[in-house]
Amino acid sequence: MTNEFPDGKRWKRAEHDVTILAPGDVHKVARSRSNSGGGGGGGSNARASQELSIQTRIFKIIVIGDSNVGKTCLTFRFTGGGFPDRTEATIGVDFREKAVEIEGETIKPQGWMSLVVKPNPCSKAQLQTNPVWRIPPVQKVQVWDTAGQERFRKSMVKHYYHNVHAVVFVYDVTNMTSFCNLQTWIEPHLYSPSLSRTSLTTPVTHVLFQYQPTVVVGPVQRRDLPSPIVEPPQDPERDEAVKKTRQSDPREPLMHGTSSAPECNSHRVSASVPRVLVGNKCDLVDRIQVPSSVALRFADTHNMLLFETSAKDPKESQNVDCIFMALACRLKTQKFLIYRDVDSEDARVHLTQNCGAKSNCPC
Ligand SMILES: Nc1nc2c(ncn2[C@@H]2O[C@H](COP(=O)(O)OP(=O)(O)OP(=O)(O)O)[C@@H](O)[C@H]2O)c(=O)[nH]1
Repeated sequence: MTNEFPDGKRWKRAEHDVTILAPGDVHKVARSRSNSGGGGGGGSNARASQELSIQTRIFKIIVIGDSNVGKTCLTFRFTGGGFPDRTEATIGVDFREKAVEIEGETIKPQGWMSLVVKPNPCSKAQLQTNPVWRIPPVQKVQVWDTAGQERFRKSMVKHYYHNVHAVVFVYDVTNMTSFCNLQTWIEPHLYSPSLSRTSLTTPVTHVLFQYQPTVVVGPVQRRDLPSPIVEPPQDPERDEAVKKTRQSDPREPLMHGTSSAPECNSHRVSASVPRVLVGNKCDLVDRIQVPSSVALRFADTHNMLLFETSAKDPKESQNVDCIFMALACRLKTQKFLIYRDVDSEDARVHLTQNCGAKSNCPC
C-alpha cells in the first residue's frame, strides 16, 4: 500500500500503523514538516525538525579466524537467521548488519537504513500538533566477516581492526590447526601500547557457553575451570621469546612469530575492546578435536568468554545470537558509542578510516 507525502514523495504503509521509510525519504519528511508549517509557528516546526534527526548507534563487531571455520555461516545465522546452502571463501571483508533490541530501547527496521516511525508522518495535522514527534534511536550490530585466508590477513584484514568495538575469534572444533592458529590471529592485535597493567591481570572468568545438542535452547553453563585433559600445544622457542619480551616490558606488544618488525599500531585493537572466542561446528560431535577444557583455558588466558556452538544446527541459533548480543549489551553502556546522526551522513559505509592526525601508519 502506498501513499504520498505533501511534496509528492511516495511512501509505503506497513501494518500496525508503522511506516517504513527508505533512507532518502527521511530527509524529505523533515523538510516537508518544516515547510508545511504555514502560520502554525516556525519555532515549533524547527524544533520538531531538530528532533526528527535520525539517531543510529552501531556496534561494529569483527569476526576473525582461519579459513573454513564458519565465520560467514555464523554471521549469516545471526543476521539472516539461516544456514547458507553453500558459501564461498570470503575475499577481503564482507559485512552484514542487524537491528537489535536492547532493554526495549529500539525497534527492528527491515534492512539497511530503513526506519520505523510513529505516528504516521503523512498526516499534516498530526505533524503540526505533535511537537515531540521523533524517530526512536536505532541500534545495529554490524558484523564484519573477514577472510580467513592467510593472503588476506596479511594484506587487508588487519586494516579493519581499526575502530572495531568488539572482536569474535572463531575456530573449528573439528580442526585442531584452526584452534592453534588462533594465536597468530590474536597476538599481533591483542595488546595495544596503551594497555594498562591492570587489564592484563584482570581475573579470568571461566565461563563457557556450551553446545548441547539434546537441549532445544542451548543452555548457558557456568562452571569452574577443570584441569585440562590435553595440554595446549607447546612451542618452547616461542614461549621463550614471549617471556623475554614480557620481562623487558610487560606492556610491550607481543610479536607475531619470530619477526622483530612491530605491527602498525594504528591497526591494533585496544585491550579494552571486548573479545569472545567461538568454537564452531559442534554439531559434528564425532569429529571433535578441540576439547572444551583446552579451549576454556585458552579463553581464560586471553580474558575471553568461550561459546561452543554450531552455525548449522538450527537449535543453536539462539546461542549464536547470544554471541553477538552479549557483546552488544556490554557495548551499549560504553560511552564511545555515541548516537550518530545519519541525517548528516550518506548511507554508504566509509571504508577509509581516520587513523588519527599524527598516524605513522606504514601500511
Ligand atoms: N557441520 C557444520 N558445517 C559448518 C558449520 N559452519 C560452517 N560450516 C561449513 O564450513 C564451510 C566453511 O564455512 P564458511 O562460513 O564459508 O567459512 P569461513 O570461515 O567464512 O571461510 P573464509 O571465508 O574462507 O574465511 C562451509 O562448507 C559450511 O557449510 C557448522 O556449524 N557445522
